[in-house]
Amino acid sequence: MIPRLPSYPMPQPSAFPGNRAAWTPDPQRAALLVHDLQSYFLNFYDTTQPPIPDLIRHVQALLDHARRAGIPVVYTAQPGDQTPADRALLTDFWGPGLRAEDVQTRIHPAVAPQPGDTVLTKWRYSAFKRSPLEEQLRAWGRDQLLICGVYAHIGCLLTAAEAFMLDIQAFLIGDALADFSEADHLQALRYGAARCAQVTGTAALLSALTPAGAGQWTPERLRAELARHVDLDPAELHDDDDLLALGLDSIRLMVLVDTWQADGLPVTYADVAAAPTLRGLLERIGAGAPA
Ligand SMILES: C=C(O[C@H]1C=CC=C(C(=O)O)[C@@H]1O)C(=O)O
Repeated sequence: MIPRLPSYPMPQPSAFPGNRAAWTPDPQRAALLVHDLQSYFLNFYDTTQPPIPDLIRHVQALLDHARRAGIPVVYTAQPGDQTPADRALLTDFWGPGLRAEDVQTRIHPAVAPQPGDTVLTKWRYSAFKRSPLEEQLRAWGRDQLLICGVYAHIGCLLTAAEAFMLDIQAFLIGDALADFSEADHLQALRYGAARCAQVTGTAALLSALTPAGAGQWTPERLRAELARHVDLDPAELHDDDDLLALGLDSIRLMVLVDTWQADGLPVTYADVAAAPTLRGLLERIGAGAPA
């Protein structure tokens, strides 16, 4: 069975191993894989403690960006009540596995699939086993797989290894993974970087996936993006409206700040929390007064 999993600090990009390959993430070639982020697997952690809050926040930023950039989003989710025949040797290591109850099999609500995403049933450590994942990537013309989720040294790493053997460039997003321990997490990154994958961090990946110039956060673009997240038409969002009072929640704000930082904007969550208005944000990033 899976043990209770300890809290440990999310590994930072500064601690990532050096990569042997020099692959460049390409928004036209990549697909994002959200690996087994089901409540069953997350509930072995205290999800309020590191690394889980960072995991969720980074996966949200990756999902946000992928969906806006037209990068296919693929989830894997293991089925509940697997028969002994289907589960086979997994039973010898992990017992009967998930029950067929939504509270276990559901993908964590904070990173839930949305219309247009693909959800694949997961039968073995590798997401490619007994799954149409390879065929789907070929059909999409995608030969890069960006991997986030749990557990780093098990399914995430072995999916990366099988991608490698299928001539698909695998990217392990080191601060958008979680594992049984910090040691297991770092060992997975070391093995991946040395043998089959490219290890990267969320901010660097988002920046690499953002075409030059697309990061131009003009006042108009900022107004439109903020209005979208508070369900307003851009024209209805006034420069001094309190965005938090309008319903922009803190998690969404963190995701937006991650995106703005990945685009090179000099803004922090604390900046925005201190002045949660369009005017305050524009002044912070030096874009002058709102249009
Ligand atoms: C989340 C994963 O599920 C595997 C690991 C532990 C328990 C499992 C199980 O109960 O079936 C899975 O085989 C993974 O592949 O990283």
